[in-house]
Amino acid sequence: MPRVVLVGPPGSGKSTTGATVAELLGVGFHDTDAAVEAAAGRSIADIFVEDGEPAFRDLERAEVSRALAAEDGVVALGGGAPVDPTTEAALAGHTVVFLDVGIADAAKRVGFAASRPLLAVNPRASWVRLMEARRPVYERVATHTVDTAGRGVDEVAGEVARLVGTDP
Ligand SMILES: Nc1ncnc2c1ncn2[C@@H]1O[C@H](COP(=O)(O)OP(=O)(O)O)[C@@H](O)[C@H]1O
Ligand SMILES: O=C(O)C1=C[C@@H](OP(=O)(O)O)[C@@H](O)[C@H](O)C1
Ligand SMILES: [Mg+2]
Repeated sequence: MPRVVLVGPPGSGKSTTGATVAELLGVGFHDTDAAVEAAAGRSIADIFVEDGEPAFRDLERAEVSRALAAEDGVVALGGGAPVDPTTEAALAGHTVVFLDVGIADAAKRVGFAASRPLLAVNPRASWVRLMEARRPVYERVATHTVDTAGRGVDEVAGEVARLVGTDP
C-alpha cells in the first residue's frame, strides 16, 4: 500500500511536491499520469484528442487501481482521478493528502499550457468550475489537507512528510 496518495486540482503540485515528499521519506515516487503516458506511448493531450476523455479515464482508472495495490511509496494521481466512483471507493483506507490551492496560485504555477486538455479553452473559468465540482470529492477522500497557497514546494513537501512520516 502507498505511504501516501496525493490528490488535488491541476497546479496543486501533486507531481512536483510528490517527488520531494518521496525523497524526504526515502521511498519511491509514482505518478499515475506518467504511467498512463508510458504505457500508451503517447501524451495525455494526444490520448484526449485521438481517443477522447472517456478512453483516458478508463486507462487512468486501471492504472490507479494497479498503483494503489502495488506501489508502496508516494503516489500522485491526476486531478480528475478521484471523481471516478470506482477510484473514490478504492481510496478508502489509504492515507490521502489533498493539496489545496486557489485559482491565483494555480494559474501562476501551471500557466495553463496545452498539456492539460481540460484547461485548453477558458483556462481560468474551466479550472474554477472543475474545482467547484471536485472539492467535495477531494474532501471526502482526504485523510489530511494541506493548504499550498503562497508556499513553495519544499515547505509543502515538508509538511506532507511530517504528516505521514509516522504512519506505518
Ligand atoms: N508549492 C508550489 N509553489 C510554487 N510552484 C509550484 C508548487 N507546486 C508546484 N509548483 C509548480 O507548478 C507547476 C505544476 O505543478 P505539478 O506538480 O505538475 O501540479 P499537479 O501535478 O498538481 O497538476 C510545476 O511547474 C511546479 O514546479
Ligand atoms: O484535472 C484533470 O482532469 C486532469 C489533470 C491532469 O493531471 P494534473 O492534475 O496532475 O495536472 C491529467 O490527469 C489530465 O490532464 C486530466
Ligand atoms: Mg500532475
